[in-house]
Amino acid sequence: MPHQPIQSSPPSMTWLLRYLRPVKWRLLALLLLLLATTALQLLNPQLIQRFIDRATGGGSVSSLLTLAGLYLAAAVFSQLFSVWLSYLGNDVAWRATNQIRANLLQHTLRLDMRFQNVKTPGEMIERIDGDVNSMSNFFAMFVVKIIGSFVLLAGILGYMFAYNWPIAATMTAFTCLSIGIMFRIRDLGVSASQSERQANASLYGLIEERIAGIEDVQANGGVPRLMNRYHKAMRAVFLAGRKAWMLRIMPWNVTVALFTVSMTAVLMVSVYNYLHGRITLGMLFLFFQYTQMLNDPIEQLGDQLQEFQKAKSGMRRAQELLSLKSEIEDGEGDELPQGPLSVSFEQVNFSYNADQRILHDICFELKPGERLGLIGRTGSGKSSISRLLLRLYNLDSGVIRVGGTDIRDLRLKSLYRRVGMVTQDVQLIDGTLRDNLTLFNPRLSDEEILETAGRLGLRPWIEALPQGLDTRLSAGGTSLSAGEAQLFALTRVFLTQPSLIVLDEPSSRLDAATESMLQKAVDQLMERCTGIVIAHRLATLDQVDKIMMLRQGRVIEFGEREALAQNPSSEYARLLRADRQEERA
Ligand SMILES: Nc1ncnc2c1ncn2[C@@H]1O[C@H](COP(=O)(O)OP(=O)(O)OP(=O)(O)O)[C@@H](O)[C@H]1O
Repeated sequence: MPHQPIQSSPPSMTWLLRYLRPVKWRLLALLLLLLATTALQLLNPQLIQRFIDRATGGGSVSSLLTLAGLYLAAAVFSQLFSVWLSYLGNDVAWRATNQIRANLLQHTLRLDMRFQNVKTPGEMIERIDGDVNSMSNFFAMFVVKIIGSFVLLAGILGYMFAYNWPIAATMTAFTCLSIGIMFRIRDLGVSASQSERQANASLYGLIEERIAGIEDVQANGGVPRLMNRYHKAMRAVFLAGRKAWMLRIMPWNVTVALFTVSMTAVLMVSVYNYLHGRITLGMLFLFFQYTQMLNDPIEQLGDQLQEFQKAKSGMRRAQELLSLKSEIEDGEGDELPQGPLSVSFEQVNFSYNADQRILHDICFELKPGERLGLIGRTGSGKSSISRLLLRLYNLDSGVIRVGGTDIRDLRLKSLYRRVGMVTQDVQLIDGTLRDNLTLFNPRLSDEEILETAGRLGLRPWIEALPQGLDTRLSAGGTSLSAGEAQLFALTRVFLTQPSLIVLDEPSSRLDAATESMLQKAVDQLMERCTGIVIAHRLATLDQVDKIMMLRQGRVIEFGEREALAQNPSSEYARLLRADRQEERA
């Protein structure tokens, strides 16, 4: 089972540290800044304490003014440091998590088609970006808030112990109890948060899927049913979100209750001490202020625990995704003969799902430069053959050789460099026409692009666009007609100069002019390579050397086109006769 996560253990910290290593100097700067900010936070109440004591004890105005000035300066610096801290925290978080995002995307792009077939793009967006965002939010404030909170707590309690141990002991008991309880129940919301993220991912998957198929949905009056499914998915998000939120909020509620009790206790002890002349009014203020300040770091720890739970479920899902292994293992061979490549299928059996075999014992051979026309009814397995040739799936059994080498022994990169495929669905990428044609290959010059487009008859179309190759195309392919899209796809493949090409012809009818232009383009393309044409119209097979006919995943006829056409008992000749009759009718 290739798609079961290899591990479902808790996210390992070493995994995380790997991403933090490149930002270690920034982290150090963050820590130093944090210490300075905390020192200022601790200093401020002490300045006020001295101010109160001097004011009540008849101190000079100039000394009071000096204290007020110091207080102001400390407050200003404290604010400046906070802004800087926040900036650095976010900077560190984005740097660290961007790498995770990139790794997730790269890994996902390498996973095999069996994985891709069951995942909607919307779900993958949520997994690659949404989950990592939860980590980023956590990272951004983790160092600042968690470490900062601990430093502040230590500073406050240390100072208190130096002055009044009964109050310090009360505060320490409260702090330890709060933190202890929080840590005990911190994982309460992790699996609920994970379900919440999954519900979100499904919702995005649903929205994406429906938007992608909007034409069909509208034309078939499917909007109300779609909205019904959407409401159901939203309900699942709401229920999962509410549960996760309630569980995540628990640690915070506990600390609020504990804080109220401890605040009362500290105030009572402090006022008692003041009334008995053991501490000054300034000290009373200081204790009160420090107790209040104690709440902030503890509350922040609680908040961060919530973020931590979200981040942990994000980390778990990210690690799960990264631990999936593609069923397609890369080979090691790089060597393929120059020029057109031979192809051979030797007893190839294949199924998408274990319970249904799609291709049975497929055997055929093409010499370098030969062209094969692949025909058969819809669902007979024609496209599956092309997918196997490009190693989008593994075979159940048998061998496929390209240029005499078993494709399993070849590096995927080497295979894709030499084998091109034009599918019926042309995918456009959000970018310029040039980017779309070259797929961001900077080595291809505009001359080359235009020359190739010219040979395929696409040049007039490009030149009619006001911005030519710089025209921006929108992703999805809605800005091209079916014929243009095919010419476009051919140009794209032509530019890679393949040695073997698989062409899945558009099944929809194109107008006669576009069709003859396409035909010329295909003939040109095939001149310098071996070709397999998956044909939906016999007319497009006039130039092929061989014909292979499939029925329910089996080869029922394979041979020279001329010979098959002249053999009246062949299936191909029968189809040709039927085609001519249809045309005459
Ligand atoms: N990703 C998939 N998962 C499961 N079954 C699939 C998948 N793709 C295709 N099939 C099934 O495999 C069989 C062969 O499909 P294939 O796309 O190869 O047929 P085809 O001859 O190319 O059809 P068409 O002419 O309509 O393009 C069909 O029964 C189809 O339902």
